[in-house]
Amino acid sequence: ACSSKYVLSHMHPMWQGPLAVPGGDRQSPIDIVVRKSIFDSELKPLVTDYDPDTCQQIWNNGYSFLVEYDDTTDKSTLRGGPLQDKFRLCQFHFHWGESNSWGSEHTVDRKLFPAELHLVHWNSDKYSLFEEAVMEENGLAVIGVFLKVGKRHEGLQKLVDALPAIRHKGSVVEFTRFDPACLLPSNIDDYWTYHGSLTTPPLTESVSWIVMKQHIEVSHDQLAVFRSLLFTSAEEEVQKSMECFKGTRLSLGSFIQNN
Ligand SMILES: COc1cccc(N2C=Cc3cc(S(N)(=O)=O)sc3S2(=O)=O)c1
Ligand SMILES: [Zn+2]
Repeated sequence: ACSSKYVLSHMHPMWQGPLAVPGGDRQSPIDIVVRKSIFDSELKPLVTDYDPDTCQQIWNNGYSFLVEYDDTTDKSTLRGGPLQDKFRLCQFHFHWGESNSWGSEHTVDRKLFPAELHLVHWNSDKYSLFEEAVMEENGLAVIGVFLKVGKRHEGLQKLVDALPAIRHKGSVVEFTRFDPACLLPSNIDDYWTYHGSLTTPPLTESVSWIVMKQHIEVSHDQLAVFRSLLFTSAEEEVQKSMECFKGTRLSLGSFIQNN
C-alpha cells in the first residue's frame, strides 16, 4: 500500500487560543495546509495493537464522553509511524458540533468536519504514569480521525447504545469488550503528523499528533445521539427546571393579585 505519510512543515494556529500558555508555539488544533505538508519516507508504518478486554468504562465529563482503557499494562499499544517509543492507549473521545457544518478541532485546508475522534496514548517506555507523561514533550501520542455523515457505522453502534446511560455530566457506566481499531479508517498509513498540544486545558505541548487523511462515516442518527448528551449534571437539571418553575409561580401570583 502506498505509504504516503506526511509531515507538516508548518502550522497555522486556527484559533486565538489562551495566550497564557507559556511558550505556546506548538498549540493544537491547527489547520492542516495540505499543499504545505511534505512527504517523509523515514516514517514507519503505524502499528496499533489493541486488546478489547482492556476496555473498562464510558463516562460523560461534561465536555465529551470518554471510553477509558486499563493502561496498567502494555496490552493496548501504538508504535511506529513518527514514534520512537511504545505508547499505551488510555482513552478515546470525540469532539462534535450541534450541526453537521462544524465539530472537528483540526481542519484540512480550512475545511471543518462534523466530528473528530481522538485516541489518546502515553509513552510507557519512558514514563510509568499517564499523569507524568502528560507534562513531557514526548509524553503523548493522539490519533485523530475525522468523521463524516453518511452510512451507519456498525462498530460505533455499541457505543451509541451506551450513551443514554450517561446522559448527564459526571455519569459513568461499565463498558467492556470494545475494540477501538474498528473506528480507524482502512488505510492508517495515510496520515499527517506534527508536534502539538492538548486541545483543551492543561493544553500541555506534549502531543505527537497523527491525523488520519481518510475519514470514517457515521450516520446522521448516530451523530444525533452524541448531541443528545447533556453537559449539565442531573442536579443542575433539577435546579434549572425549579428556577423556570419558580418564575412561573411568581408571575402567576402577580397575575392573580392584579385581577
Ligand atoms: C494530569 O493531566 C491530565 C489528567 C487527566 C486528563 C487530562 N487530559 C486533559 C485534556 C485532554 C485533551 C486531549 S485532546 N482533545 O487534545 O485529545 S486529551 C486530554 S487528557 O490528557 O485526557 C490531563
Ligand atoms: Zn480531543
